[in-house]
Amino acid sequence: MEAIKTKAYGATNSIFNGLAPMEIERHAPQADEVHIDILYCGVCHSDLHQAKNDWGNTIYPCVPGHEVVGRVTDVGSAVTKFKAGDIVGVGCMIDSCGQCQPCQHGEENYCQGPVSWTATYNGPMKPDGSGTNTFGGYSTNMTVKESFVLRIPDGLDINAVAPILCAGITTYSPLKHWKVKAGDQVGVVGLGGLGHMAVKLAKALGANVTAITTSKDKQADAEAMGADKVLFSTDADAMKQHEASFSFILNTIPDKYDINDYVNLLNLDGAVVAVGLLGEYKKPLNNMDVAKFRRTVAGSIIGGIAETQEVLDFCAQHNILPDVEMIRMQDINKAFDKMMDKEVRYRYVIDMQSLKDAE
Ligand SMILES: NC(=O)c1ccc[n+]([C@@H]2O[C@H](COP(=O)([O-])OP(=O)(O)OC[C@H]3O[C@@H](n4cnc5c(N)ncnc54)[C@H](O)[C@@H]3O)[C@@H](O)[C@H]2O)c1
Ligand SMILES: [Zn+2]
Repeated sequence: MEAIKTKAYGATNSIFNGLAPMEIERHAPQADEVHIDILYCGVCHSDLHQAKNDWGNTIYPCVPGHEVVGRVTDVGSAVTKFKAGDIVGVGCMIDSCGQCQPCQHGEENYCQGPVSWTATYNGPMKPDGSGTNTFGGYSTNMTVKESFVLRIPDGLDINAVAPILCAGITTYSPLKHWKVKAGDQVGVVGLGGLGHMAVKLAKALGANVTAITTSKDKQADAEAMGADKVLFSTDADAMKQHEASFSFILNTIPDKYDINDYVNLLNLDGAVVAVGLLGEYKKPLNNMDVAKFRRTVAGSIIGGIAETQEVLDFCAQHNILPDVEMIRMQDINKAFDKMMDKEVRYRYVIDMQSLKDAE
């Protein structure tokens, strides 16, 4: 298979000193694959975690990027859903076993095959574990199986749509799974890429939304996104007043925190679902508080392909777009620094033309 030499940005080792330009190889589309010229790629906090090896599983070189928007340039002979010129998206997955029960039911994100789903970056190339590494959207083009490619609805601005492919689906999926509906009291903790999408999506589902944040200066932004209320988690009295008042809380905090603070905010049968931190909480969970009101403490990982298409269509229908700041590929390390300093308002998106134009 002829290699397509491709410009990319990636991390070369675990001594994280930022991403640097590199060259990777892509291939021309096979029968069931689509070749995509990448136009934009969102910057997810997971990109930073993975590049820095926060989860201890990074394969180097690591080219992040799983909020990819691009234009189809070529399709394999068996492709039926897409043609050259189409604007498409690629999210966090590019393959899964297709055989297990979750895959058969459109929940590829919970694939129980030998290596679970194949991540868009840092994944083995094939669901059986063969291949070495996958490279993400911080690059100028990629080749993806058509069944993992999303259609971008006409009504959505292609400059801003990319974050729906991870931040959007990751927050939409638990809101749907826990059946959030009109009138529900919903809390969203952490107002970054995921959190700001959660506020918009929960609001569109009719919930009464409280943004729970440590940043005093985000109040006006949260209200503009549709939050009915803003609760500062640094204010112990306000937290106390909100005890047992939410039916659903989505927690997007990326670092270690005390889960018990949020369990106590839940009413009878309420659920707190973590999509942020994937690891141990700062303090052990106090099950007395969980049992007291039959509360649930849960987690959730991205969403299936059909549901990713659903959230894109939902956003088009409800005029929801992420709040984005466009950057050049060359500015990624500054963007990572700002993300670490909690300065993101609310998602960086890389204009890939900057990489195509680079010498
Ligand atoms: N479960 C999944 O499928 C999934 C998918 C994507 C991302 N993630 C993870 O979700 C997390 C968030 O990602 P993101 O891209 O939204 O990051 P982000 O940096 O854009 O946003 C995180 C926000 O949390 C805020 N924050 C930090 N500590 C806080 C605290 N103690 N209380 C309240 N707010 C606090 C920050 O100010 C920031 O606004 C990351 O850990 C990422 O890896 C998980
Ligand atoms: Zn992500």
